[in-house]
Amino acid sequence: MIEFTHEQRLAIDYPSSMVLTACPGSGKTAVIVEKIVLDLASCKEFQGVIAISYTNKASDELKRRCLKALPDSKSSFFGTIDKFYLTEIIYQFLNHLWGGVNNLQVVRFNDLDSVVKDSLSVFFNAEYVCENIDVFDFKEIKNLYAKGFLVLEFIPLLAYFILCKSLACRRYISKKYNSMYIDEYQDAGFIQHLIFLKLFGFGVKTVAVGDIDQSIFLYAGKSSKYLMSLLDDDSGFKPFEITINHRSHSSIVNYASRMLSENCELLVTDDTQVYRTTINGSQQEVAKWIDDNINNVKQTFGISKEREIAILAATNSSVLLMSGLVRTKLRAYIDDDLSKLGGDVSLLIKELLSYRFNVLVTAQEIIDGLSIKVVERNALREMRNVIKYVRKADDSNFIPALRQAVNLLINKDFSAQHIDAVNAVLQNKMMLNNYLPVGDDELQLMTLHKSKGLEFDFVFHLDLYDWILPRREFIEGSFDLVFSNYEQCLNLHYVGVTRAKKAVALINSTERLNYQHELKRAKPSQFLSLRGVEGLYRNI
Ligand SMILES: Nc1ncnc2c1ncn2[C@@H]1O[C@H](COP(=O)(O)OP(=O)(O)OP(=O)(O)O)[C@@H](O)[C@H]1O
Repeated sequence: MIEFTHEQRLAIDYPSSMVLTACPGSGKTAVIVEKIVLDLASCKEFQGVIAISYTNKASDELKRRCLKALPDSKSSFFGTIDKFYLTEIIYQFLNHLWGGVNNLQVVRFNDLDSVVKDSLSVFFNAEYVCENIDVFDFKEIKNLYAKGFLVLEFIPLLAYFILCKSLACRRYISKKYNSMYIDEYQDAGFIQHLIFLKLFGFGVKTVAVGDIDQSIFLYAGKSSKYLMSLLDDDSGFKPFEITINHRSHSSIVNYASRMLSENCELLVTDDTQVYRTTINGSQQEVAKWIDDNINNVKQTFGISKEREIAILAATNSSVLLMSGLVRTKLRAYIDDDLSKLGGDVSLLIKELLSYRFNVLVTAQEIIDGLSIKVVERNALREMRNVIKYVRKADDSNFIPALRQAVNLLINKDFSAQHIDAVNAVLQNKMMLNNYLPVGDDELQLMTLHKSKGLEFDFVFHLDLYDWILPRREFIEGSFDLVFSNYEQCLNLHYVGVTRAKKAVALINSTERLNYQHELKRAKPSQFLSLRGVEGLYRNI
């Protein structure tokens, strides 16, 4: 049981719309859970909260923690923003505006033919379209809808359009939900921000939670400027801040803070648990060094399970490389095409894959995650049976079993891309790992991006090389240092360092294999010579 700090208590007890900025490990999840539990106490059975997380994994964790504190989450929505757009707005209300369509499919813009693409190009300028939402009739998107297609890239825009045009939708949301929480607001997109403000405008209590210094998805069109705008004096959102990192050793907190702010005050600490080493050789020798030191790390830091130790790398190709080099048993993760495909069919397939490969996932959890609440007993039994068959089916019947479940649960069909993506997952151990339960004896190897929101006793932070972290741009004929996005890279490094609870090792080497497996001379990352961190680490 956590004893909340004063600053956590203030954030928990505030009853209206607010913005909470939270440093890594400051217990924001604990604060959100406590606030949701309080909100649910005053909800009727048909009401609930909207809780938006950045990933399905984070959402499952939030839901699990809420249900632990209060067994009935009433009619709450837990999920990603994309799932919210689809299940709570588009599938419920687009038919009110444009009439019903059978077998609606989500397609990608790039898979459309070029004439259709041209007619849709204006919708990529979301800011312009939203500013002029009253004059846009979305005719081109409507034509595709009439043929049974939704374009993946325009789902957020379409959700916003519906929210603006459909009184029924606005009534439904404001009657059903008494509050909306959005976590990781520093990575909010433009439309997400508009929808958040819109709900605030029609009286839903809205709570944004984030950390500007952990903004790492600028490349995907996300930006911390929306979080910053909520912090403006006249935003209407009361600001709160939780500042104590309860996760990491104080020397790690000091190192991380000084990375961002050269002169910030330091916590009192009698020990240094940030280590640095430069390995002679390339990633091959780095891998060997990790293998040689695992037992030492376990003993020194009292770690009993390898799963509490992470190896964090800058890119998917570095994860692939290290997975072939480290000899200690490990679990390596890379993104699969289902994540890239998006849409509700992909989301459900991902849940069904977890169900097939992880006995801890239950059929009821999948049913609870559906947007339509089923209460009729025979229908429920039928749903449970098709889901259970996804686990029982032998390999040759697995894809038909998945397809049958998707058909019955959300009345949708697979596309060829879904089948390709599932086959790729089944054939690629690292993609499949996203769905398998983790063994206690496995080190965790993943990208820094993927480590967001996770915590480990010990972190090996790799790829601290010039050119890689921070990423640099090659300019023909010039030796000037030009960084692609210095701040985002620094945030990524910050996320990596702050995943560690007990200690972190920052590693570089004198050579490196690049993504084409060519051996290059390697210089240390510019982040290793930040002035603020001098004296805050130990060389080993
Ligand atoms: N008041 C507190 N006292 C002691 N421990 C706390 C307190 N609040 C939170 N913690 C612990 O600190 C750790 C981090 O909390 P939590 O996972 O909620 O952090 P977070 O802010 O969501 O982290 P991040 O943003 O870095 O992912 C957890 O182990 C949690 O139990």
